[in-house]
Amino acid sequence: MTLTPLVYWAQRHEEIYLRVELTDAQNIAVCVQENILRFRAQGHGAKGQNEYEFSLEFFLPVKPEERRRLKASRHKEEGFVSLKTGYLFVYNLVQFLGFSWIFVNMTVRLFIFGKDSLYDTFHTISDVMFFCQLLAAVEVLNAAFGFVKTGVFPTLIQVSGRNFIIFVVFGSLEEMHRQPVVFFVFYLWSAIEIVRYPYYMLGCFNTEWKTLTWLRYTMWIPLYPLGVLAEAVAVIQSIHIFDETKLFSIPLPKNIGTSISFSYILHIYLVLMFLGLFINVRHLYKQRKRRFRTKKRKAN
Ligand SMILES: CCCCCCCCCCCCC/C=C/C(=O)SCCNC(=O)CCNC(=O)[C@H](O)C(C)(C)COP(=O)(O)OP(=O)(O)OC[C@H]1O[C@@H](n2cnc3c(N)ncnc32)[C@H](O)[C@@H]1OP(=O)(O)O
Repeated sequence: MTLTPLVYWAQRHEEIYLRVELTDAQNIAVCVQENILRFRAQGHGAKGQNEYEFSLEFFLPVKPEERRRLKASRHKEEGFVSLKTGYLFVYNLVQFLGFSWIFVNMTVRLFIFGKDSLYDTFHTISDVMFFCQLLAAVEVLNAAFGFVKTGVFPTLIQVSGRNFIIFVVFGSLEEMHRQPVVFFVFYLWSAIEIVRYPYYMLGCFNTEWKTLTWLRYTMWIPLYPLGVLAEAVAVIQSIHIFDETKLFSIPLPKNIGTSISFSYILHIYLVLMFLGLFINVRHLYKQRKRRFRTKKRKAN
C-alpha cells in the first residue's frame, strides 16, 4: 500500500510552495508533467520509515522554468533560504524604522512649528537620512546577487540618484541646509518608504495585506514625479552656489583657463535625472501591471 505524506500548500502571486513532511528523505523523485506533479521518496513520515508518494493536479500547466526551480529547492537550500529571509527581514525592518522616524518627526514638527519647520529639516533629520540612504546601497547588492527578484539598473538609478542629492547637493553645501526644498525631498522619499519596506517585510513571510500592496504599487504615481521635481529644484538652487564657491571645480592649466565649474556636471545630471525618472517610472508601471494582472487572473 502506498503511503501519502503530509503536504503543506502555500501560494503567492505566481508561485506555489509545497512542503513535504518527511525527515531524512532519500531517493527523492519529483516530476511535473503538464499540470500534474508527482512526488516519491523514502523517509520518515507520519507512518515511520517508509516509501511515500503523492500526485497533485494543478489548475493550469506549470511553466518549464518553474519546474527547474522546483527541482532545485531541496534540503540543503532550506538553511540558506531561511538565512536570506532573516537577513532581508532585518534589513527591511531597520529601513522601515528609520524612515518612519523621519516621516513622523517631520509631520509632528510641521504641526507644532508650522512653516518654520521647513527651514531646519536638514539639521534635525539629516543624520538618520544619511544612515538610511547609505544602507540603501545594500539594495543594489541584493539585486546583483539575486537575493531579490528585481533589476539591478532601476535600483542603481534609485540609490545613486538619491545619494547624489543628499551627499553632494545637500551635504557639501551649507547654504542648502536651510532651504525648504530639503523638507519636500525628505518628506516625499520617506512617504513611499514607510509603505515599501513593510510590504517587503510581509513578503519575506509570503504574506500580503491587500491595502499595503495597493499603496506600494500606486503611491509612486504621484510621488515619483514630485520627488524628482523637488530634487531638480534642489539641483537648480545649488548651481549658483557651486559657481560662486568653486567647490568641486576641476582646475585647468593656466594657458587654457581657470577651472571647469561643477555646475556643468549638475546640468548633465539634470538631464540624467529625467532619463532616470523615465526608466524607473516604466519599471514601476511594469511591476504594477504584473502584480495586478496576476491578481485579476486569480480572481476570475
Ligand atoms: C548608472 C547610474 C546613473 C545615475 C543616474 C542618476 C539619475 C537619477 C534619477 C532618478 C532619481 C530618483 C530619485 C528618487 C526619488 C524618489 O524616490 S521620489 C519618492 C517616490 N519614490 C518611489 O516611489 C520609488 C521607491 N523605490 C522603489 O520602488 C525601488 O527602489 C525601485 C528599484 C524603483 C523598484 O523596486 P523593485 O524592487 O524593482 O520592485 P518591487 O516590485 O518592489 O520588487 C520586486 C520583487 O523583489 C522583492 N523585493 C525587492 N526588494 C526587497 C527587499 N528589500 N526585501 C524583500 N523582498 C524584496 C519584492 O517583494 C518583489 O517580489 P514579489 O513580491 O515576489 O514580486
